[in-house]
Amino acid sequence: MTRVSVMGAGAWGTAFSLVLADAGSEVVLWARRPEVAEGVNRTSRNPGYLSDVELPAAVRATSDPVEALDGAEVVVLAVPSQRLRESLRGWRLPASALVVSLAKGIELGTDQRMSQVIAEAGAVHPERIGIVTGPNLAREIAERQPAAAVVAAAAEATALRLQTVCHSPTFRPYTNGDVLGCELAGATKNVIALAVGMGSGLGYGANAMASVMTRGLAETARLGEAMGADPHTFAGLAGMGDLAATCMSPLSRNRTFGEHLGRGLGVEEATAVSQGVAEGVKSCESIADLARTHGVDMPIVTGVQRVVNGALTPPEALRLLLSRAPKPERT
Ligand SMILES: NC(=O)C1=CN([C@@H]2O[C@H](COP(=O)(O)OP(=O)(O)OC[C@H]3O[C@@H](n4cnc5c(N)ncnc54)[C@H](O)[C@@H]3O)[C@@H](O)[C@H]2O)C=CC1
Ligand SMILES: O=C(CO)COP(=O)(O)O
Repeated sequence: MTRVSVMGAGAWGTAFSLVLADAGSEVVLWARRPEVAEGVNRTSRNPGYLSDVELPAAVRATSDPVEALDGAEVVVLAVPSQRLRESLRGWRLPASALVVSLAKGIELGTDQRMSQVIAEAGAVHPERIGIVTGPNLAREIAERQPAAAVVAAAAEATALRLQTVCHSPTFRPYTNGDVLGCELAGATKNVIALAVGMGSGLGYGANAMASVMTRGLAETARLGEAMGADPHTFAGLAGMGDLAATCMSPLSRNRTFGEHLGRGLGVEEATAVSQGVAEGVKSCESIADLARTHGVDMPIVTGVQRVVNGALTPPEALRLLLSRAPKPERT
């Protein structure tokens, strides 16, 4: 039985703990708040997130990171992207453990992907690092609705080991060696989901949604190719798959946040009425910066960034997108 630590007891850390336990691992879930850890141990439910979901007996919790990490063969990092570096600085990861990120974001200020933050701040060799991504809305996963996912790692042995560790009767992970492409796709789809949400908040329907999704994927793939990713990644589960789930589901925090903006709320007001982290609100800045650095045109990401910064309203951003010079679809 593999001993896995899940560091972060939010929606996805909680749901993924259930997957890992269903796949046969012994899971220790680290929660920042002692009352959350105590609640999990006493009631087999996380009082803070998905509180109606009963967790398997193989999941126990602690608020002590040393205890959580003690003896872990696999460490799953489930804190928001912008909090990963400071979290890693406070933790001592077991020397030989595989380290997996669940976060979908790009770090502000450094423009680093989560695997890069783990290597740097956690002093973990890239061969021991993996990520899990794909169309995995936490609520559906916790209800054991079927889903596929991607386990990406530079080292094939790491990807295969992690695939086994999270392959449950309802969760089907595929391996992928393109860590860069998978991470970029996961982070950028959150920004595209904000744009789709804005369109929905403005009252637009399926045509607008499909147009933003498709053109959003085109600009994501453009950035990926400029950075050296495999173009096929963007048509797969980490790309198209996750984009579709996030943009179409009312469960998505990013899409919902965008809807609030589209209905006229400001970023602070939208944050106040939102539950859980909408990673795209921060990552739009770092992804726009990556696009500038690599000389790639990303009009949707840039439009979202300008709305988030308060430079444009959603209708103004839309007008700018529609009034761009006409061009062939494939450029
Ligand atoms: N919820 C979902 O459906 C999915 C989420 N993700 C990604 O997983 C990551 C985590 O998301 P969720 O668990 O959904 O977020 P959440 O908002 O539900 O929970 C975030 C967790 O991080 C903790 N946290 C917040 N600030 C922290 C800090 N400074 N230090 C340590 N811990 C801190 C919170 O206490 C909470 O346990 C995000 O990058 C998200 O994009 C990926 C796939 C699915
Ligand atoms: O990444 C997700 C689904 O795969 C979750 O999306 P949200 O963070 O927008 O809820």
